[in-house]
Amino acid sequence: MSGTVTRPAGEREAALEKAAVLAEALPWLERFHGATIVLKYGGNAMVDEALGKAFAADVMFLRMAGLRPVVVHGGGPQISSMLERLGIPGEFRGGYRVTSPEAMDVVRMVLTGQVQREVVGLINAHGPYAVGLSGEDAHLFTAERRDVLVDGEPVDVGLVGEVVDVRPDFVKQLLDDGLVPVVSSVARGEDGNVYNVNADTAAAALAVALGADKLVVLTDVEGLYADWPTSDEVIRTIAVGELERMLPALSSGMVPKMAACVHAVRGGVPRAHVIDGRLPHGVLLEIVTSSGVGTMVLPDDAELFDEEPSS
Ligand SMILES: Nc1ncnc2c1ncn2[C@@H]1O[C@H](COP(=O)(O)OP(=O)(O)O)[C@@H](O)[C@H]1O
Ligand SMILES: CC(=O)N[C@@H](CCC(=O)OP(=O)(O)O)C(=O)O
Repeated sequence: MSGTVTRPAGEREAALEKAAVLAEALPWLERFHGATIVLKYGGNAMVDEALGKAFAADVMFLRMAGLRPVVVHGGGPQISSMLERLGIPGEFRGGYRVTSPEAMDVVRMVLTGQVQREVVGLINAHGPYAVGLSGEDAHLFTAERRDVLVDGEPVDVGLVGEVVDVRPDFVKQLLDDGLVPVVSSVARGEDGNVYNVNADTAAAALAVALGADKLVVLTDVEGLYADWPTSDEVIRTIAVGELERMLPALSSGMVPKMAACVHAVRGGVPRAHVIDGRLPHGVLLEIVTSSGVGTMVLPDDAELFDEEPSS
């Protein structure tokens, strides 16, 4: 009996398109084989179940393709809703949560006990890979209390810390063992306090300490808007010096996000990206295709295409 079947033309075209996408990924996978990629998974990108699963699948794709993904997660909306349920007042100043000792207990509980467990669970649906860590573990992050600049004026935002020391050795060991670290942005202080660190800030500090090849920050907008909120024109690429000049004019959540990109690139990470976490498989699109998404921050002296694979 003959086994030949003629596929309808449309189906054949769709199959060829899929093959072309896979073939396009190859030079990028070769280019980034063994590369450490720090992914900041934001609380706003986490609220949709299907998107969460797509993110976890992307992380596993990178891991299976020989890259070394590290996830640093946020959880701002989840913290806000728990504070509200508990009747604890809270506000943001300059993009950072004003954190009282009472609120800090909730931040720690929600980030390490709830959100981190969810992210670990999503990845581990694919197998025994993800390991959850708090920034407090083995002195991963040490933070110091810092005021936040609002309209150029320092404002006390309570137990909000800036990372002053990172000990990434055990994160490297986990990566060497083929595991996927999932890190919560809580830090210890030398003064005995526990600090709330913005997750973008924590991701950048870890990317620098690991000598990462990329920092990819997922958020709930397409990227950095040139003139937010009046226009939705996205800045596709920006040199770090120009971004630094823009920082004082940025508002709300974009302040820590773009400051994190500046910190990462100034600290030697060759590329930092802010991408739309609402886009399913945005991480794959950014890393293994030529059609990067969102905003890319690069060193002042970098050529736009010097990251392109040669083949
Ligand atoms: N120039 C800008 N470009 C894009 N978004 C901006 C800009 N300025 C402020 N924003 C705001 O920053 C938000 C992202 O920050 P945030 O809510 O902290 O995100 P996440 O939870 O992903 O960390 C956007 O939803 C948008 O409302
Ligand atoms: C100091 C500070 O603002 N910390 C953040 C930590 C979580 C976070 O950054 O979450 P997203 O990435 O989802 O915004 C907060 O308390 O909301």
